[in-house]
Amino acid sequence: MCTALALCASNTCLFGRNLDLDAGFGQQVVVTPRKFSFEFRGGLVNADHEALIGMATVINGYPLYAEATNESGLSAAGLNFPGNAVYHPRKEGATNVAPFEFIPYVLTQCQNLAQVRELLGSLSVLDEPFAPQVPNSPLHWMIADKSGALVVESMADGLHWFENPLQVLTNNPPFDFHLENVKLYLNVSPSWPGNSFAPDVDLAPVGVGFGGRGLPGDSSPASRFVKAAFERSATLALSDQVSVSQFFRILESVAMVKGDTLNQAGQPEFTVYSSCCDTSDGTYYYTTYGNHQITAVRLPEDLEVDSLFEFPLVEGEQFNFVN
Ligand SMILES: C[C@H](CCC(=O)NCCS(=O)(=O)O)[C@H]1CC[C@H]2[C@@H]3[C@H](O)C[C@@H]4C[C@H](O)CC[C@]4(C)[C@H]3C[C@H](O)[C@]12C
Repeated sequence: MCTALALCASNTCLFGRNLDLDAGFGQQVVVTPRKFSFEFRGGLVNADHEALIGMATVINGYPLYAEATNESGLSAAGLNFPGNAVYHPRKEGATNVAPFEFIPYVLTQCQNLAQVRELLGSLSVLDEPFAPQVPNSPLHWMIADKSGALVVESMADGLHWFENPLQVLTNNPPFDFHLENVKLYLNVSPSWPGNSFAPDVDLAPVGVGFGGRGLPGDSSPASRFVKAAFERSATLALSDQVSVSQFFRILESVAMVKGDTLNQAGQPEFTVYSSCCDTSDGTYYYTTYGNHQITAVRLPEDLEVDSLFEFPLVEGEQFNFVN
């Protein structure tokens, strides 16, 4: 399971995610420079585009991104969508994009959500794997810039895309379910509650947090969606400034602790990494399950080159001994 989040305020714009899985997938921070040649399955070859930064595994010299951001601050993340994601045979007259190239295609063709909306009008997600031994993953995507966020779902009946005012995404069921489901939690509030229970009796809350009773705390996708959307909205209500630290705090509130969530195979799912890209300057911050220290990767100075920059993850805990 995963949770993606976009958070913009007056000072900056942040995009990132938790990646929850029972193992890593060979991920590292990867910068794709401007002259890297993408040979897309739809036929387009593009070796002159904006640079990308994000988390990817590199196979045969190709960056398979889980999420990334381009130099204009447009970002996209892929999240599991099993049982609902359906990819399609090549469609005449459509822009056919394979799922593994969805992120680089969108981020090299578009600079903002207005251009993404236009692109989605003709896009079809093509059922072609990266390689026979690297099958397609069932994904849906969140795409965001400073103006908002979209969700894209390729299903049996074609491509669906939605405006996403809550600017979070998790997993199943489809996105329209989550938009309805949050309506069940409109009573939840960050505030210290008054006594609407028996106003004629002298009753007061015994501590903080009672405005939030009913907010889910489990790891299911619907619960993480509600919790992350609430935390995001509460953050923005408190201040018109956002920070990388606060962003990681929100992600931590929906993170998985090893042992609390077993998958169908009986394996513990855990938050393999959490990421936060400052989309205003392309700095990519991350923590891993075993390393709470925030590691940061900046965009290299010379992006007018054609080979990938790969930054292996710093995985061990960094204790700051003070005596
Ligand atoms: C599994 C990851 C999503 C995390 C998640 O949602 N977990 C499952 C929870 S749940 O039970 O469905 O609720 C997804 C997100 C991005 C995916 C990767 C990216 O799409 C890039 C490539 C794409 C290739 O086709 C497959 C390997 C791969 C490297 C993918 C492996 C895996 O499917 C990733 C890492």
